[in-house]
Amino acid sequence: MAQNPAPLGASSEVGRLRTVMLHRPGPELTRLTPRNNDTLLFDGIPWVARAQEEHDRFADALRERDVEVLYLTELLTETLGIAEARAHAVGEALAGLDLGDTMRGYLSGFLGEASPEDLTRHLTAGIRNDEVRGGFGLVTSLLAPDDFLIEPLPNLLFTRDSSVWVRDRVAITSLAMPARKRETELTELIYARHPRFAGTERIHGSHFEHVEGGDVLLLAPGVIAVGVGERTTPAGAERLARQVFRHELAHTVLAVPIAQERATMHLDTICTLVDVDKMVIYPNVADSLQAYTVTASGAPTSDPDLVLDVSASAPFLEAAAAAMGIDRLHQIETGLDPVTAEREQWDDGNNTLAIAPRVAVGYERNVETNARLEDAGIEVVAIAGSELGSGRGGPRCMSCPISREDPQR
Ligand SMILES: NC(=[NH2+])NCCC[C@H](N)C(=O)O
Repeated sequence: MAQNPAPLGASSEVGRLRTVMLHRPGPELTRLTPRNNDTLLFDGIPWVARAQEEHDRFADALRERDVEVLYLTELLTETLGIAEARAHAVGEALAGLDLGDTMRGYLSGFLGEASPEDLTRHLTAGIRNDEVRGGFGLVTSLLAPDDFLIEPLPNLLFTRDSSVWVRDRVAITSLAMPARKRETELTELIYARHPRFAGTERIHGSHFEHVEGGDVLLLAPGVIAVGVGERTTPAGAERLARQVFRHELAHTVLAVPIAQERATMHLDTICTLVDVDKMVIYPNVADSLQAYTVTASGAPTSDPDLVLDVSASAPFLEAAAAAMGIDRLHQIETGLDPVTAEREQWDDGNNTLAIAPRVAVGYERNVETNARLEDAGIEVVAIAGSELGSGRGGPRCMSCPISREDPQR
């Protein structure tokens, strides 16, 4: 368990990182096949052992810089040691499934008796029809042997998306793609029951309009950008805005429309902050990105009818600088030409994780982007990601900052 007394919460993308939650890829990745990888949101079939190695180096790089690394599955296993938490987890996992009463009855007993470690594995790697030892009946006969009774969660790797801290509160997000829905049941359970998070107030929730953490950028203390596109819906952005205003977690939210495409599924695939006033950004869209600035004059108030003021849309970088109270948000571009930029954007060149102002983790393969970051005075902590990247996510997607110091101006 943690010895680091760092206070929970984050107010920016770049303040010194103290504690982060990662998920070391595990047996859930062995479930990917060429038949299911699209539905499970992977673009290839990762070599699991190599992905684990790459991930271990990522975690080492963070620890070497004094970042405390928490693993999602360790937190989950510890949480599942609590009787009510495990009953809740089993109930939730079975509730949403189309299994029929025979199999549901069997699985409820089987999961209910599993050790916390085994239960974690079943909840994350899923259970295939040919893996059960009971509950046989019409459903098991009609399903194919390799059909899943409980679906695996290969995208747990991207801990960024299933929860996001805004100051001292954690937002439980609501994931848009069916393959990821169940992830937030696990993060919600961890934050609700694990002693490390006792007393933490939660906002949003898996049952609300879709908001994914990859779309939420803490541009500066009090200023949040929310991408709206394939994942986060306009209504999700509005609900998040209301909550952060109500609880005084921010004074401005910038809603940023992004193309509803795989390559730009989240705002953090397009841009991430590497300093208090510097952003690495995909040049092919940088100039056309717009933002609606949202504020609320009467906040904080518990009034559900809190009136949001929404500006006309304006160029994103300008609107961001204005909200952040800086002259200019400098842009560092991915690649030298549009094609290189497109290639490196696809490989998550823009998806960096800042460990401190001007120190950021990036995939080593994005040679041009990293060179430009270095030219701009950013230290790039380069990690291998040939296998990790097959799920379309970089260092930022693979990390959920739980504690960051406030950034120094
Ligand atoms: N914050 C991010 N950009 N996360 C990337 C998530 C990638 C994941 N395979 C998905 O499609 O959902």
